Amino acid sequence: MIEIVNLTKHYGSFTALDHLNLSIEKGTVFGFVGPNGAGKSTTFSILATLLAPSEGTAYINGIDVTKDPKQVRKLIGYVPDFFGVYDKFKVHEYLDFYGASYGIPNEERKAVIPQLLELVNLTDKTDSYVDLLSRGMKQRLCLARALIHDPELLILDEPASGLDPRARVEMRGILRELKNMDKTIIISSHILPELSEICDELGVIENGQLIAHGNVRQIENQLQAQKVLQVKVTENIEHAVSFFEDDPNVLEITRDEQDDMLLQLSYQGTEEDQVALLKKAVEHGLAILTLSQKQTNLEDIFMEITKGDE
Ligand SMILES: Nc1ncnc2c1ncn2[C@@H]1O[C@H](COP(=O)(O)OP(=O)(O)OP(=O)(O)O)[C@@H](O)[C@H]1O
Repeated sequence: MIEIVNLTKHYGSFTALDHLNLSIEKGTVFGFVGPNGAGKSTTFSILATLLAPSEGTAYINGIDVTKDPKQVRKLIGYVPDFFGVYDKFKVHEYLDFYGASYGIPNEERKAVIPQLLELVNLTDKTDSYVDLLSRGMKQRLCLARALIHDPELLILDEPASGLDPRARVEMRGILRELKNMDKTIIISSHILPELSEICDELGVIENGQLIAHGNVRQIENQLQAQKVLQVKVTENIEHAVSFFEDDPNVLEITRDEQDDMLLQLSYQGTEEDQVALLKKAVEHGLAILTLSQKQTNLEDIFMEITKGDE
């Protein structure tokens, strides 16, 4: 559905996007996460055909965004991070205006607008003036606007920013419904855990480069240079300590303060190394009750990896 190839954007001498490559399959909910200034909005503006890249390009359903922007616009619905609404319109007039500018016939607009308002939970606001809506309602109205021509791909630049927790939960619910409608969605945020809940795949961008890509577990593995393994034995903890000390992937061993049969290992090996380690430990006669990877806080990893930027 989306193929980003060597996408580069210079603003004067500053490089905002640096040879970005990324493929996103149809039907995926893809989360783009990165700190301020990482290049998320620049990428989205190029995909939305509103900004020309300096080098490279992107294809949406095989159509080059730089060569055939009109065709691309039929396929996409774009909600920018800063959006304007025409204040003097009522909600249904606002959607009608956008529907007409997409060339949707009057009768069709009359049918589709109530459906969209229902989807974004704004049915009871149909006759309200747009400028009287709350920020969360305006966000949802912009989403409805972006859906008016039934696009296959939705590009949502920080749709949850500035929303209170309840509005965020509502927004997540709407995104789930859109996913069930088979839309491909790319969505950006500064907040990794928020995206990880709704996204099938994530890309982490920093300084215009993709530094990690995959599902949540893969991102954890890519961002985390070392993980913490917890090993619980039923006897002879000293034997376990000396065994793990000999493994080159074990960087540090800490004994748990409350449980004298529990060890924490700072570990830099791969999953395959981990399997081999467990097998070897059993062969060495260690009485291992459990060996598990300690749950890490995604937000902490993200903050650690991107801390140079703030
Ligand atoms: N028109 C412009 N002229 C010069 N520099 C720009 C322009 N637009 C963006 N930039 C710079 O390019 C970099 C990437 O900006 P971009 O808006 O793509 O980042 P972002 O990841 O969306 O950030 P945020 O999370 O703050 O929205 C930033 O350093 C920004 O200052």
